[in-house]
Amino acid sequence: MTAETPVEHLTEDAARAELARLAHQIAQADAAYHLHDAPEISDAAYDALKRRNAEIEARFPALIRPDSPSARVGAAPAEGFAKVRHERRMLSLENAFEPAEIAEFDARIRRYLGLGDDAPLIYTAEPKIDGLSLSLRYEGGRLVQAATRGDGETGENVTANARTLSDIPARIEGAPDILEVRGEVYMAHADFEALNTRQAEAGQKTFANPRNAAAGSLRQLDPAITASRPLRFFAYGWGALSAPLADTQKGAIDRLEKFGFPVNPWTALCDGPDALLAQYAAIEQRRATLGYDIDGVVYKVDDLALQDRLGFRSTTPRWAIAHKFPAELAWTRLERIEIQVGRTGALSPVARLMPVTVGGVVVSNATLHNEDYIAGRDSRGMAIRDGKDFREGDWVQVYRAGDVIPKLADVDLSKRPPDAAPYAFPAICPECGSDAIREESDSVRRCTGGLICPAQAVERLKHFVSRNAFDIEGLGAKQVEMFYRDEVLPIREPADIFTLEARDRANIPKLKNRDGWGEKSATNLFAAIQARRTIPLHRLIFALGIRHVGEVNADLLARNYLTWQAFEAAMTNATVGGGAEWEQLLSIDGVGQVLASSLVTAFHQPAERASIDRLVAHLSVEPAQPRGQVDSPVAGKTVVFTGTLERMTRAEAKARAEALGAKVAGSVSKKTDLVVAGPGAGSKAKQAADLGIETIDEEAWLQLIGGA
Ligand SMILES: NC(=O)c1ccc[n+]([C@@H]2O[C@H](COP(=O)([O-])OP(=O)(O)OC[C@H]3O[C@@H](n4cnc5c(N)ncnc54)[C@H](O)[C@@H]3O)[C@@H](O)[C@H]2O)c1
Ligand SMILES: [Zn+2]
Repeated sequence: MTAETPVEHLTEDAARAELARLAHQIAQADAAYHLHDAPEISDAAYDALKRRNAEIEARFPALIRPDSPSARVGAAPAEGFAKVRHERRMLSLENAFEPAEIAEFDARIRRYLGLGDDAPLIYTAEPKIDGLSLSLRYEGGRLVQAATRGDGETGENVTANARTLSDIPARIEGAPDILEVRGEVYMAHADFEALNTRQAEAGQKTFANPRNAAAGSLRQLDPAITASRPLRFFAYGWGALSAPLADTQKGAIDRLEKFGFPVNPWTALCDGPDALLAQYAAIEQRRATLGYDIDGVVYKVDDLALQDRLGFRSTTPRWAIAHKFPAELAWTRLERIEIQVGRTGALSPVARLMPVTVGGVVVSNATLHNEDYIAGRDSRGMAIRDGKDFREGDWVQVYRAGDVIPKLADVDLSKRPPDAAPYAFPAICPECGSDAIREESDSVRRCTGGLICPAQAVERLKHFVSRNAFDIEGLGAKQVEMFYRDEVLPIREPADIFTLEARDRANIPKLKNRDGWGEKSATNLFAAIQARRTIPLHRLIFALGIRHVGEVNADLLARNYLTWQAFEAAMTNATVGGGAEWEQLLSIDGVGQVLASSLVTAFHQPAERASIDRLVAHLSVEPAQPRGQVDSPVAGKTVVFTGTLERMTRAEAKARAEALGAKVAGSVSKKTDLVVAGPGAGSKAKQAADLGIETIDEEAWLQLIGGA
């Protein structure tokens, strides 16, 4: 995939081709989202595709396709449901993100209606519920039909399903003879969590967020399934009706409430853009405590006569707009700070949050990095966030972009509970009670328990079996946790993995007779372990999990010492700070004091050393290829990665390129030989093009290095 060309640089041919591609991609995303209730891309990525499509269409109106995504709503009804033709179309809403767009919305309406700047113009502002829309047709006060939006013209008949919702009255009194009530079906947070727990226990699929759960639950061919799902409903509008409900939007909603429909309590009347923005801020602050997902605030012209005059565009009303929340930010409560102990003993603080949906994913944890970060300082003691600290009970802003681990971006001091105390970072390990010490040069506090610390031991085992280490099929993080706690057949250190089969022979019950295991999976596991008794040197060094020894350093060490015997002898004979072995270690290009002393210390720590010796006794270690003799098409080349990589992380890509003898640079220059660009590659790909540097995509890269 190549980088996006700025719209003003597109040729007509390129624009036509890109519009075709976007129409296809958007239709695919729409089907996944609306038809299968299982989105394949994030909402932000989807919105970016739509925006790009709109920009190109604006510059090349002649190229607008008959199947243009901007002229469509949702997706056609799914197979299996009877179809319902809507008497009045069910539309989408125009989106806005910036305050300036709201001022423009107001100005546009005034121009359209010929209203002066000072003429009064009232709007309603109400939460935009993140569920799916439903149209309920009442005739003579009886519910006769319920339909989803579908493609706006034709929806799915879900009458029997809708009847199972207790929020939806089967009969209403005092309503016009014909009335289509429209609103949103949604699932509350608590119900969503309970449903996902039940689904997981029953081995059924779980849902990514409450919206998907609501849509997937309403759109069932078997109404009994819908009945078993805790769905709710808010009414916010209407379709066909035989007599008007009121003169105003608010008046009409009040009548729907009188008929017995739940309506959203946070609906307000606002007299212009400033009041709308104030209401937006107020609703955004409440977002996490509402108990259900909202993804913005909807503004509507209150006067229904004016709504009629304003009318509709192809897919949206002119009299309403959805002011969306930024896709990646949300406010919520920091309930607790917990400490996790990692492989190297690092105490990592984690924020436990009141769950909030950010970018389509329910977030309940965020990283807090270290104690300085919690206290509002960086590693040099300089204030960050204006020196504001995080405390349990605080109201915090969560940030999540792409697949990045959620972070806390800010804290609202005006909402700090009066009894909230500064967080006291523990000085002892919560897992094993050993002292947790912070060295001067380090921002991290570490448990000194080493292998006696269960948390460190488990994390080291997980690392040992991980993909770039021993990579033992059937022995993943979950199994490691289980075996670690097992009384009969425990794995407490790597050597235990290689005695597992022999010990199992002596045990009752046998592994194959245990919960979660069978004859086949047990046999396969033993075979997978057997296969790993022969292991390349660099993998073994990496697998030991010594601090600062990542894949790249493990490879470096392997290529220098070549055999386990040589490596082990050098580490054993070296002393930190001096001597021939120490000097030799430091003379390796890429090995510094920190790495060297970490290695030597590990080999001189008696418990560690004994554990390594016990392990190696079971292995046959393959020697490495000498350094500098890397035979690969990218050896000696300077490579730059840019954009999103889909098959590997950036760190992985870098490590693999380096292992193949390439140099990986962060920016494009004349010295660059090759640019690997994924989706979203920006200026770097353009620079490469300007400099005439070869640019390839991830797939081509994998082929080049023989890893596709
Ligand atoms: N991730 C994906 O692949 C993917 C694919 C398609 C759509 N989407 C998401 O869906 C959005 C587009 O869907 P859309 O066309 O339904 O637009 P929308 O959901 O952004 O807005 C229109 C809908 O808002 C709902 N709504 C909720 N509260 C309302 C209220 N108080 N008043 C009026 N309407 C209210 C109605 O159901 C209405 O149909 C995208 O922005 C994206 O976030 C994602
Ligand atoms: Zn510990």
